[in-house]
Formats: sequence, structure tokens, C-alpha cells
Amino acid sequence: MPDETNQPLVELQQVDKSFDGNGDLVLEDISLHVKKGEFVSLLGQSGCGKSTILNLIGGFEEPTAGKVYLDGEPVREPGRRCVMLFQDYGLLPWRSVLKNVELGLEPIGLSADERRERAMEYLRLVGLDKNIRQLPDELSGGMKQRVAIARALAMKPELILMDEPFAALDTFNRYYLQDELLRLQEKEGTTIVLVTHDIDEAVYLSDRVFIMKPHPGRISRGLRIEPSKPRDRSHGDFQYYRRIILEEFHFTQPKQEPDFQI
Ligand SMILES: Nc1ncnc2c1ncn2[C@@H]1O[C@H](COP(=O)(O)OP(=O)(O)OP(=O)(O)O)[C@@H](O)[C@H]1O
Repeated sequence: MPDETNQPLVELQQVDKSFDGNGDLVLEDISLHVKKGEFVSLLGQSGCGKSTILNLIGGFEEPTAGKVYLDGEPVREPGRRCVMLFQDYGLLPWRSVLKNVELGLEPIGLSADERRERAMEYLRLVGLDKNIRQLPDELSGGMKQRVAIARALAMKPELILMDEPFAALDTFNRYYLQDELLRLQEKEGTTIVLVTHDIDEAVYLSDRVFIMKPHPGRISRGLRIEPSKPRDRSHGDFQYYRRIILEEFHFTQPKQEPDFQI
């Protein structure tokens, strides 16, 4: 549940971003905030700057103008309070499932026993405690992403930045992992910013969706998704929000009589 009282965990104030010297903006005037415990999605077509926003929040890029804050402090570099989760899982192929999860814990000064215990706890949570000795290549895509989620959560970050983490998975695995992610987020109270171009995914998971437009990348609308979670994908409420988003992208057509019959 989002914390409605405290200051935002993430805040972008009037952020512009260009990568080249000639001032062509990739992002223009991005202002948004994310509360602690909130699940927020950035939704938009390829190239509109979604990943760039994640990189700015994570401290991997600097804004050309404007400010990015994490818990009230300007973001200057990547830190341990925030982890990134990618579509391609980011697992080391030569390390076992257990060792991949332990990897994220190596820099934080836990003993070997503590690392193992913490890694096992999170592998149990994602249902992979029987697979700890397997190598990533021996796992399905869904299992690999569960290892990556366990590794991210085991680091106990306040913020997880997810860049299309389920895009490579089939529909069943995607639905399954989306439910699992919501369950784990509720349990851990983690704040999540998700980048996606999947409208259903954004509506199913998010407390708020920021709809983006390209050239330059900007937020055209912030939409609060009111129904409580878990949501029913076939419910009218779900279709209501889908429709608002489709209209924002101009994907809906007025009803026309067909010119010909087949
Ligand atoms: N490091 C970089 N150097 C130069 N241009 C970049 C860099 N990173 C991103 N861009 C450009 O910024 C624009 C936005 O890219 P970004 O990856 O943020 O978009 P996106 O919405 O996440 O796209 P996708 O959904 O395809 O991942 C693109 O035109 C891209 O080419």
C-alpha cells in the first residue's frame, strides 16, 4: 500500500535530457513523484524515453536540466537503495541459482552463512528453493526471471526499477509472475517503477500509470488506477482503464460501416 503521509521516495522536477551537444531533447519537462510503497508504471511506445527515466532515477544518467531526488536527496550516482531488473534477467550463466542470488549480497558485508540464509529465504518465496544448484541455462525464462526477482528482493532495496521484466515471457508465465510480484511487493513494502509498453500489464499492476508521448519524450497523462488488487482482468473496470489508455494513444476508432461484405 502506498504511504500517503511521507515525502515521495522518488521525485523528478522539470527534467530535460539530451544525449548530444546540440540540444535535441529525448525527455522534456518530466515532473513526477512516486510515494513509498507505490507501484507506478511508465507506459509508452518504443523510443519515448521510458528507460532513460529509469536510468535517471537509478543514477546511471544525469539530467540535462531539472532535478531527480531519492527520498529528498539529489541522485548523483547508483546506490544500494535501488536495484534494476531487466528483461534479459542479468544472471551469470556459470553461477548456480543460489550463487546468483548471493551475488547481490556480496557487497553488503554479510557473512557467508548470512548470505546463504538470506538467499534461501527469497528463493523459497519465489518457489525455487528446490532448484538452487541448477545453472541459469537449465531453467525456463519464467524461472530465470524469478531468480532475478529473488536476487533483487534479497538485497532489500527500497526501490526496484523494472525495465520490461516480463516482455520475453509467454502470456501464462507473465500473468503468473505478475501475481507473484504483487504478492511479494505487498509483503516487502517495496516501491516499484515499471517500464512497459504492455497496456494490460500497466493496468493490472499499477497504482498509477504515466502515459508517455515521444519526440521529445513527455508525460501526456497520469492516471490513477482505483480498483483494489488483485484485479480481475475480465472485469468492466479493467476494460474501462484500458479504453482510457487506448484513447490516449488514439488506438480507438469510431465505429464505421464496412465498405464491403465477406
Ligand atoms: N546513451 C544514449 N546515447 C544516445 N542516445 C540515447 C542513449 N540512451 C537512449 N538514447 C536515445 O533516447 C531515446 C529514448 O530511449 P529510451 O531507451 O529511453 O526509450 P524507451 O521508451 O525506453 O524505448 P524502448 O521501449 O524501445 O526501450 C531514443 O531515441 C534513444 O536512441
